[in-house]
Amino acid sequence: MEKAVPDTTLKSKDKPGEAATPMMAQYLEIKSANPDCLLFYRMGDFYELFFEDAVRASQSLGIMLTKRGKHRGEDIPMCGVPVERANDYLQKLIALGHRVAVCEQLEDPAEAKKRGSKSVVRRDVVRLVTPGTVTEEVLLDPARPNAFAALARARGADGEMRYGLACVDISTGAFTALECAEKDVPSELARLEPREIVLPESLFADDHLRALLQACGAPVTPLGREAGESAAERRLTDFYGVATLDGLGLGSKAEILACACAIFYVERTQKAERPALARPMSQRHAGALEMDAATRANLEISRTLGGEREGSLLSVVDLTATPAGARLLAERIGAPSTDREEIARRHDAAAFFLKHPRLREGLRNRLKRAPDLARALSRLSLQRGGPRDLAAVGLSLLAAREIAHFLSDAEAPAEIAAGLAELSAADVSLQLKIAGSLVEEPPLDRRGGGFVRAGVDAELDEARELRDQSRQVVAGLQARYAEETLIRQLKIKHNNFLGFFIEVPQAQGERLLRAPFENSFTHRQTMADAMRFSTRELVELDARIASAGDRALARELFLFDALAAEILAQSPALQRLGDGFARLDVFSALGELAAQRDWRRPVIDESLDFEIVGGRHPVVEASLKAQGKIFAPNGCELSGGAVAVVTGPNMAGKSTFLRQNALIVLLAQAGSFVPAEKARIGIVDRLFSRVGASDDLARGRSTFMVEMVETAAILNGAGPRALVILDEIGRGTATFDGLSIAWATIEHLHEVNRCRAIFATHFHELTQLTKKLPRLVNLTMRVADHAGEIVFLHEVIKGAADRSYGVHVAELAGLPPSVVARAHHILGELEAADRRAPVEKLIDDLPLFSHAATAQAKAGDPLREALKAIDPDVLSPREALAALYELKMKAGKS
Ligand SMILES: Nc1ncnc2c1ncn2[C@@H]1O[C@H](COP(=O)(O)OP(=O)(O)OP(=O)(O)O)[C@@H](O)[C@H]1O
Repeated sequence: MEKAVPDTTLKSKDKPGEAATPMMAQYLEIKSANPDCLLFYRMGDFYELFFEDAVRASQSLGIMLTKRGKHRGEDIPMCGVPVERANDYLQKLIALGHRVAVCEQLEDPAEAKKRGSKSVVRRDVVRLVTPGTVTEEVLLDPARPNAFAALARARGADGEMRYGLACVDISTGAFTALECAEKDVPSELARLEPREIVLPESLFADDHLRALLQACGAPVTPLGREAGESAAERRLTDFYGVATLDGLGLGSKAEILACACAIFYVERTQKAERPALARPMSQRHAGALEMDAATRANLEISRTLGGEREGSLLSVVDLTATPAGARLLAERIGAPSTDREEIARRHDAAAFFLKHPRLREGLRNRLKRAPDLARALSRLSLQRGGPRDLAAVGLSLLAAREIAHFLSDAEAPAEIAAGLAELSAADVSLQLKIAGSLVEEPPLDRRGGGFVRAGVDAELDEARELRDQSRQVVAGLQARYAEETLIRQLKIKHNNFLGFFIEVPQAQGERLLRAPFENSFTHRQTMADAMRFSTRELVELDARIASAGDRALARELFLFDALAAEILAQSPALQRLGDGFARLDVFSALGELAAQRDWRRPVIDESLDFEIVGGRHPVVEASLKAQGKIFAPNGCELSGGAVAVVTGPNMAGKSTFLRQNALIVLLAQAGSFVPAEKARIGIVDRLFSRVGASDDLARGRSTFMVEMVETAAILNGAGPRALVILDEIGRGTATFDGLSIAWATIEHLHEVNRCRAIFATHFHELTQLTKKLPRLVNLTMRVADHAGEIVFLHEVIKGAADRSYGVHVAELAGLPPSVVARAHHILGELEAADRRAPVEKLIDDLPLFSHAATAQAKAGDPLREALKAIDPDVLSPREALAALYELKMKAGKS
């Protein structure tokens, strides 16, 4: 990402301050405390960057690199960004994975001067801006959480190493924690999709772990020793102001360490400000369907394999009306429930909104007008909020009341009633106060003032009146001076340097330097075509206006803080209100989805069945529809742990069929209706989805080795409640290797895992396995052959494909006719040879995958076990001899 840059970093022998100007000494000291960040060093209206930071930032931002003074005899590279536009630049830098330390001036330059003419303005870093901790609206994607994850490691009660994973979204205050084994860390991270991962230095030093984390795609940052274990508990109790950790409900040491590490990072990045973080919620018993990182990627849930949101499952099923609703829906689809009752309650809620279109529409229209409460609250708690955030709270309270009233007569099911109860608790007096205090359309930034309504505060009104009256006086003065001097073009203007001044064209200006004007008009500046003057009256007026303006602004900022404090005192209730909005949004959006697309309510039970009638792939269907084409629905029956082997030509729709069944499970258990005429699903607790290596290779993502590692994870991990989708596993190697692996995999799924599975393959030989495996079914894609013209009907039927049509697809793809003809010929020869020595015969000859052998493999070899149990360091010579005899005896038996 970064190009090589000249080595202008601080050398260790560069003691801060050595042979540097006082300002550079200050810079070097602050920079050495923040070596891993680009330092935005405030100088007046600019943030300046120096040395290597300047080189990197100028490259990343495409801004000019200049120089300022010398350090150790060399020019100091410098670039700068205007404070007003800092957010735009920050956005770019964050997107590129940079971290930025924002260093502000902490006093007025005039104050510094009082300490002596050489003193430097006091400065310090007030905040670190990093990808996982931003809160500003322009830096955030409204529909996605913006979280960072903190990882820690501790030995569990059973002596095994366990990992704690804490996830904090400062922009909404959400905080969750969980404990897992190392092997599950990547899948949990894939679910959480953090923008950044932090961990103690000791873990960062573990090469294996670091590689595992870096594969997740988010930047990984080690934290200093202070983030370590020693102060973990105190850090948490201090942050939440509680005496002990008991009330926080964090179960394990690993979770506690991870949460403490997260708090450390929050404090480190936010400095003096304290965000309103919810208490960490342990997800131990959350009961979510497990999916590993490869499955998530493969099912293209939140992003396509190419990394785009467009074309992902979420992009076609997200009809939510608010950003908070979009975030909650993404969370639910990313972690569907395995609790039958909870799923049923969610379906009840979606069904209610499907049945009542008027209520659904009315609610959605009102939600669309409600602002993003969680993010506004978070900015206010970090002192980063503006007048619009105050207004957002007021509008949210108003919307809550309106919605509660609108739905008050409806006989809503439990989940909706719970959301409504949160909304009806909205504080009317706070809402009225906010609405009464702010102007109709308040500005984004509070620093310019102008957001408090007239009539709210007598002191503010008075200061404003003085300021505004004086402005009228300025207008009067301008008219008078113009008349007195007979200069029609005379104007009174204002800038930060001169304050108010009189400007006249150059030619006329000369006159003001002479009698009778030279005593009353004082010359200030000569420009290319104008001259500037002031008068005593104007200077006095300037001071009066400035002080009235300052007083008005100070008073407004005071009122802002008072209102913000009043709001923050209610933040737990307001956060619940935000949750209520998000839940109602998700339910009504799911109702809308079911209505728009004719989706049906699935039946979820405790069986091991799987029965889909007329199922569709939501994304492929949507894209076909956009082209005016129709999706051919397909059913799927895997009840009682059946394994379906799907054969059929390329491009006939196998992959689509496989994935649509996985997506239907995912949607159903997330609480949505599904794209099918009918669906009955015995709860799935783990979902696996894999594509053979060569498909992925095209995208440069995978190798055969990765495919095998992933297949191993499935065969070792899938229990009876799992659903396994395997798309052409084994095709990334030589035919016989691939066939053998595919064959053994199917047998293992059927005999050992005994889970529901769909296996698409090009190895037609495998369809013969039904002879031996009773729960195996063969499915194929129907192909119509109209007088030599082959048409793929995309219809899944029982049976095996009689041929693969690969050569036909090659012809469609435009291979030269001579190559196609030659391929037909070779195919004929090969098929004839195969008839002489068919692989199918092997199916009859080879014994079935032995369950007993698996059991033995799992139990291990007794000789090896006995050997492992011996500790030679503690054996006497006699005991050693006895052990040797025993081993010999065991060897004789096995
Ligand atoms: N049920 C369906 N109804 C209509 N069109 C479909 C259906 N399923 C798939 N298609 C169309 O066929 C195209 C190919 O589908 P898919 O990628 O699933 O085929 P495949 O058999 O897995 O091919 P390959 O073996 O080459 O990967 C899709 O992009 C889609 O346009």
